[in-house]
Amino acid sequence: MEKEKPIPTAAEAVAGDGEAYRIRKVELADITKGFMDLLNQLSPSPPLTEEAFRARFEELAALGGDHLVLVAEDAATGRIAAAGAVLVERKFIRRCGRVGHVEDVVVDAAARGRGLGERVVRRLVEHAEGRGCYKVILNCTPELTGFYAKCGFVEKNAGHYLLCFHTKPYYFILRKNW
Ligand SMILES: CC(=O)SCCNC(=O)CCNC(=O)[C@H](O)C(C)(C)COP(=O)(O)OP(=O)(O)OC[C@H]1O[C@@H](n2cnc3c(N)ncnc32)[C@H](O)[C@@H]1OP(=O)(O)O
Repeated sequence: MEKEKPIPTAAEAVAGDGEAYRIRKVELADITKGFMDLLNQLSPSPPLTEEAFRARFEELAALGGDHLVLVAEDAATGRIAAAGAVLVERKFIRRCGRVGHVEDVVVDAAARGRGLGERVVRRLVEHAEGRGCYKVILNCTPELTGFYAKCGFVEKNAGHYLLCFHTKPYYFILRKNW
């Protein structure tokens, strides 16, 4: 099993590595740094009260490393420029194997095309690998297959069934080289 690489908190990330973006765990204060505005670019949703944000934050924090939300903070502005999440599913099959599910990847429109999305996804995958996952899966729309291919994923065409409450069709991508 891979060894889990620690994800820095905001305090640790600020230690200054000269990078334009600091990738770290989401923190409560991120509600004031444009985190929800960023997620709104992924899926329009009504604004959250601080109380609702805190309640969800605490719920997720209780899951520890099995539910990681990463953000990339712009070192110059302090705003959240990208985010992504990975959930670790614990199975009975595959000798009680674990599977990582990548979700809610988004880069601020003004920061796209600079490799930030790929950095976030690779960090999420690394986390899943570090927690012993034998594969990582995700769903995305057809136009994103090129992006996820750059992140090391390959498309899996067959055997995908989805009951979705949205009308948009989704493709299924599986990283199968593990
Ligand atoms: C599981 C999910 O969450 S699916 C939802 C994904 N999120 C969204 O659709 C929200 C809106 N879109 C975005 O936030 C961004 O465009 C993202 C996250 C898809 C990509 O983020 P970016 O930071 O712009 O991508 P990044 O610059 O890291 O691109 C890495 C590579 O993928 C390529 N790439 C990026 N987007 C695409 C695309 N749509 N199609 C093909 N290739 C792409 C880039 O050209 C780059 O290739 P290169 O290394 O040869 O230059």
